Amino acid sequence: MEESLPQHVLDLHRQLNQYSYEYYVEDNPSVPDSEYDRLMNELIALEKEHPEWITPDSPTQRVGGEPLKAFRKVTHDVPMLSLGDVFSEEELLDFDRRVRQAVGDDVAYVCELKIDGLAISLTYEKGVFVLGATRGNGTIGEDITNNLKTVRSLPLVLPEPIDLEVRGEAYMPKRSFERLNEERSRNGELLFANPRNAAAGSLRQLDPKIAAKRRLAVFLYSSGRFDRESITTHYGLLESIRELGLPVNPESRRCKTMQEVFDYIKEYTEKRDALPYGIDGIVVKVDSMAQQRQLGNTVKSPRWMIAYKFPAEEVVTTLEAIEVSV
Ligand SMILES: CC(C)(C)c1nc(N2CCN(c3ncccn3)CC2)c2cc(C(N)=O)c(N)nc2n1
Repeated sequence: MEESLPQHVLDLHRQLNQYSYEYYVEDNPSVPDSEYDRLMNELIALEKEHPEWITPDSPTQRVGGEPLKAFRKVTHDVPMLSLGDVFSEEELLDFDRRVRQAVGDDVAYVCELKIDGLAISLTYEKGVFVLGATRGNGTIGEDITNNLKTVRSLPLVLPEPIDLEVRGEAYMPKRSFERLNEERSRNGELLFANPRNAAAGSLRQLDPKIAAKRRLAVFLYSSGRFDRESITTHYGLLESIRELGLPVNPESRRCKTMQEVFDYIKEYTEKRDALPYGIDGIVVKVDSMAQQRQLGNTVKSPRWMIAYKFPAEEVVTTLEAIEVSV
C-alpha cells in the first residue's frame, strides 16, 4: 500500500498509528488529543488535495463515514451457530462421553474464555477489511463495518492479500466501561448496567464518531470462509488468525483430558475478576477439525463444542440504559 506515497504522508501514517496505539491499546497517550487531531486534519487535507494518496490502511479510513440512517442487512453465507450451555462438571462429563462415543478416545479439546460481548463476523477481501456484521439471528445480521473500523486492534489491511471471513466477539474492556459510565454519570445520563450492554449500545450507534469514542475491542475465535487446507485443528486456526495480526485471546489452551479442562475452569474462575474484560464462562471445543466434522451440528449448535457458564453473580438490578441510535 505504501510504495507510492510521499515520505511526508508516510510519516503522518506512522505517527498517527503510533499515537493511536498508545491511546487505544496501551491506554497511555504520549501527546494530547489536540496534537493527534492536528496531524489527522493535516492528513485529511492532504488526501483531499491528492485523492490518489488515500489508501485503505490510511488512519483517515478508520473514523470515516457520515452517520447512517439505518444499518443495512447482511446475510451470513455460513450461518453463525449458537452455543449449547452447561452449568456443571457432570454435564461436561456427559459432553465428553458423547464426543468419545462418536469419535473414539483419541480426542483433545481447546478451552477458551467465553468473552461477554457480541458475536460479529469480519470479511477481508484481498487482505482489505470490507465488511463487519453482527451475528443477528445467525443468518441475517447488520452491517456495522464503519463502527468496527474504529476498533484500533482490528487491522484495516492484512499482511497478505487473502480472502477471509473470521468470527469473534466484540466487547468493551472493563476500564472503558468504567470511564464511559463516569462520563454518563457526570452528564446525568442513564448508566449502562454492564460492559456487554455498553458494547451492544456502542455497536448500534449510527454515528461512527460516537462508536470510536467507546474504545471497543475484539477477540476472534473462528472462521467462516478460510480455505487453508493446512489447518487441521482449531488451535491451529487460532494461531493462523493471530499470525495475520488479528486479535486472538491469549488465554486459550489445548487440553488433553477433562481433568485439564476442569483445572482450566478452576484457574479462570479464580482469575475472572482480575481480567481486563468480562467473561461469563468457558467454551470447550474439540480440537480436531476432522472430528468436528464427524460430530457435525444439531439444528442450532455444534455437537463438538459446549459452553460452561459460571454461576450467575448476585447483581442488584439497576435501571439499564438501552441506547438507541438517534
Ligand atoms: C463458532 C463457534 C460456534 C464455534 C463459536 N460460537 C460462539 N458463539 C456462538 C453463539 N453466540 C450467540 N450469540 C448470541 C445469541 C446466540 N448465540 C455467541 C458466540 C463463540 C463464542 C465465544 C465467546 N463468547 O468467547 C467463543 N470463545 N467461541 C465461540 N465459538
